[in-house]
Amino acid sequence: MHFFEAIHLTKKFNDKEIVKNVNLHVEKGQFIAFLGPNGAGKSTTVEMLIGLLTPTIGEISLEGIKVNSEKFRNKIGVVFQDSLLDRDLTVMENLKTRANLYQNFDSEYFNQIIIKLELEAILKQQYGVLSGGQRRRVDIARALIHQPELLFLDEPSTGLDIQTRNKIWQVLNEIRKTKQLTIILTTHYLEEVEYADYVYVLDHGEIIAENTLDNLKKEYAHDQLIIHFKGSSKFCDLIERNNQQIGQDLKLITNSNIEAINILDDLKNEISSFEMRPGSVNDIFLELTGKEIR
Ligand SMILES: Nc1ncnc2c1ncn2[C@@H]1O[C@H](COP(=O)(O)OP(=O)(O)OP(=O)(O)O)[C@@H](O)[C@H]1O
Repeated sequence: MHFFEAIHLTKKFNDKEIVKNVNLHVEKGQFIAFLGPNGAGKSTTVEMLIGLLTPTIGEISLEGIKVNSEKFRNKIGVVFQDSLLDRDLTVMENLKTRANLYQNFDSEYFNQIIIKLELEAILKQQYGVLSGGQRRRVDIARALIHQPELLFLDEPSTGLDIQTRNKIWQVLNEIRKTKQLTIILTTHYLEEVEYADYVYVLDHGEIIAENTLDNLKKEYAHDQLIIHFKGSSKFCDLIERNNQQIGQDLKLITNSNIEAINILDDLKNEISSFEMRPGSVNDIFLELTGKEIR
């Protein structure tokens, strides 16, 4: 049995299939990322996984516990795209209200979370007057205070600065290590996927690729050597090989560093500068889901 699984998950709205036969297997402590363009069905999938939306077809279970039970809800934490907290209450009042819902609430752990997320200075402030980054840190504290085993993060970093994103990931990675917290993330920040153990790429409601990031990179992302030439005389034979010319720059897909070094050596008198760009999550995303805006 897997720690968390979803089998044949399908959702129809007005006879239109928005999520189609999604199968998900997650082991304890894993960090899973859901990647997909706008409208791919990520939020609809997550809403089913957390029990907010009933699937048209499909089964979801966490250590054998069915999705719509209190036991299930106690084991999960959720950070939604839009916060659920009360804008008129202070940060402390919001968190205490939440904590009171749980029997196994541990005040020592609660204090640790407040310190880790650096919330001490804003505990007495109204949630509604906080900055976006402060609010997000409170949302994450809210999702963690009952020590969930599985945390869902639905685009948690949208609109956050790099410092806040780093802080949030530092705290989450620490809890992953110490408590074996399992994370399921949907994100538009492709660099966040770099931390993931396993990635599902969703498009038009279907999983179109799934694998470890390394394997996805091997298949869909290639290293690029970008050469800026002094003139354009040497381009011709290289362009033959499925490469791309942009002004005085030439983008070459390379199979190995040795190949790149040999090309640079051959052309060294013609080159004014160059850059080696490793294959990235962006390349995987564009290769699989295309370049058109949805
Ligand atoms: N209640 C609903 N009724 C009808 N259609 C819906 C409903 N909820 C979502 N959809 C449609 O389902 C599709 C997938 O939406 P969803 O929000 O799951 O995508 P997403 O991948 O999370 O997108 P984004 O990254 O933009 O948040 C969209 O075309 C959306 O319009």
